[in-house]
Amino acid sequence: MERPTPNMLAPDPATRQPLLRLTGVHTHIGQYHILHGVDLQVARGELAVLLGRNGAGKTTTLRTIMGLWRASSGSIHFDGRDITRLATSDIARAGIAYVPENMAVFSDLTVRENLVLAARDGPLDAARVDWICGFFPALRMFWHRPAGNLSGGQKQMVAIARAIVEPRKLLLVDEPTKGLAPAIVHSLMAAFRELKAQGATILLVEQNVHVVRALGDTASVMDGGRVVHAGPMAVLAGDAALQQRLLGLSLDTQP
Ligand SMILES: Nc1ncnc2c1ncn2[C@@H]1O[C@H](COP(=O)(O)OP(=O)(O)OP(=O)(O)O)[C@@H](O)[C@H]1O
Repeated sequence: MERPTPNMLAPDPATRQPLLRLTGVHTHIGQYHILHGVDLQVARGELAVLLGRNGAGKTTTLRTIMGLWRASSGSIHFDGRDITRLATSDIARAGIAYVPENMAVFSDLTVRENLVLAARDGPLDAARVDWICGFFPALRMFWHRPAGNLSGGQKQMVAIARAIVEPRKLLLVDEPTKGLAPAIVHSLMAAFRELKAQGATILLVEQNVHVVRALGDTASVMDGGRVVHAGPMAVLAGDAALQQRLLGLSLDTQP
C-alpha cells in the first residue's frame, strides 16, 4: 500500500486558515461607535454573503477591512497576515479588491480607459479582458464610450470589471444589485457564479436575499454592528422562522 505523503498527514496550514478573518472588530466613526465586535470568516474559494437590515453595519465592515475606517480594537487577518493597521493601498496590494456601493467609475473616461487605470500591474491583459467581457458583453459594446453614458447596471459592470481586471485574492462587493432592473441583476449574479467557478473568493453584501440564496455558500447576518448569525446559506434559506427573526422577512416572500 502506498505510504501517505507528508502533505496528506499535515495539510498546508495556509489552506486550512480562512482567507479573511475578523476577530472582535470595533469601529468608531467620529464619536459614534458603529461596529461592536464583528467576528467574520471567509474561506478560500467561497462566496460569502453578508446580510442585515439597513444600518446594521455591513458597509462599515467592508470599509474597515479596506482600512477606510480604522478598527479601534480587534484584528483583521488576510491570507495569514495581520492587515488591521495597514494603509488602504497596502491592503489593496495584499490582494483585496473593493467595489463600493456607489459604482466607482470615472464618468468622463471610456470603458477601456476605466479598465486601463485600474490595471496597476501594467497594460491590460487581452485574454483577461476577453474573459470579463464574456460575462459582461455590454463592456465590449461600449468599449470606447464614456462610462458616464452607461446605464446604472452597465456602470456596475464597469465597476466590477475594474476590480477584477487583474487577479485578486478576495473581492469585496457592496450591494451591487441596488436599484437595478431584474434582468441586469440576473446577469450580475451569473457573472458572480462564473467568477466563483473560476476560483475567486467573494464577500458580497446584499439586501435582497432572494437574489443570493442560490449563489451564496455561507450567510452571515449583521445586526447592531455585530454578526449575529453565521452558517451555510442553505440553513438560512431553509428556515423561514430564522429569516423572520434575523431579517424581518421570509426568503420565500418574493419582492
Ligand atoms: N460617516 C458616518 N458618520 C456617522 N455614522 C455613520 C457614518 N456612516 C455610517 N454611519 C452609521 O453607521 C451605521 C451602520 O451603517 P452602514 O452603512 O455600515 O450600514 P449598512 O448595514 O451597510 O446599511 P445599508 O444596508 O442601509 O447600506 C448606521 O447607523 C449609519 O447611520
